[in-house]
Amino acid sequence: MINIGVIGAGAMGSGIAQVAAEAGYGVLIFDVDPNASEKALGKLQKNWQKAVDKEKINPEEMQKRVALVRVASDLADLKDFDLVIEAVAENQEVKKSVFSRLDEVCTEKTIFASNTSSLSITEIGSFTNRPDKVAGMHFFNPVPVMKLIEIIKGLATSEETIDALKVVAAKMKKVGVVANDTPGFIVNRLLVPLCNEAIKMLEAGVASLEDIDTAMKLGANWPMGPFELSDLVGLDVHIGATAGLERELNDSHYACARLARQMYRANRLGRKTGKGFYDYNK
Ligand SMILES: NC(=O)c1ccc[n+]([C@@H]2O[C@H](COP(=O)([O-])OP(=O)(O)OC[C@H]3O[C@@H](n4cnc5c(N)ncnc54)[C@H](O)[C@@H]3O)[C@@H](O)[C@H]2O)c1
Repeated sequence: MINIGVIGAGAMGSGIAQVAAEAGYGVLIFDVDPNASEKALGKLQKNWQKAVDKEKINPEEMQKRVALVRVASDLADLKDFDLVIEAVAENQEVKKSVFSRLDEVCTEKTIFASNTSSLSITEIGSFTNRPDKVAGMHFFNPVPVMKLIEIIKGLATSEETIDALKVVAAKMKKVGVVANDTPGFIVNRLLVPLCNEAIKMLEAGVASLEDIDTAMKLGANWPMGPFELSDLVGLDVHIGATAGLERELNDSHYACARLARQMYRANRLGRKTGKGFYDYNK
């Protein structure tokens, strides 16, 4: 595998493009918004310049990386690519339009991966005529820092596709874990209910939020407590994630804590609105 297309140049797409170039792949970025692609290129150069300034890489290595990344003006530019990783908005209709067009323009060999956090990989595969070559590649934010990639196997995904993505993950110096196409995959299936349970414990008066956070940091070695994490992720995302688990697993045990819905109504979403469980305006 020598080249990777990245669709969507936002928070995740730009990070994926960065680690792909650092692994030595030729990278083509496509975004419906050309400004987003240019912004992503600028961000990559800035990150690599910082690495040069800190003497982590030499200027030649930076130039090599910069030369590997280009911007595509049309999805058809990805025709002969080995792998295309999609990181557009978390909306199945948008993903459907991207994958059906990719399926038309790409040669048979191209593998498609989606960075979706919650949508069905099996369904994404059904938007194409190559469901065996469609899988999930779930990166974590910020991509250059986080070591994990969840590789998601849809109902029709072949072992060859999973094996090829494991190789890509390793070349990106990440650790790939494989999960079947199930709600929340591995990390969010565990983390979302844990944070939800912490909110329910607060509602029930078990302990203060500060003490629950401290307990998980010092007792379970979490780098941040469940309330700090919920504020970072955002209560809007938490509500969507619990609703997805409840619906797909058909189990009311996953239902969102009432307090989280109340906070959403008050626009206390966490860091993004300045106030969540903690106040960030102080
Ligand atoms: N942000 C996270 O923490 C995170 C973590 C893991 C996975 N994800 C998933 O990654 C994906 C992208 O998330 P993000 O946070 O980078 O979003 P973002 O909003 O930062 O970026 C999305 C980009 O996609 C572009 N786009 C929209 N429709 C497009 C189309 N039809 N063709 C090409 N480009 C299009 C937008 O212009 C935008 O630049 C989502 O599926 C999300 O669930 C996000």
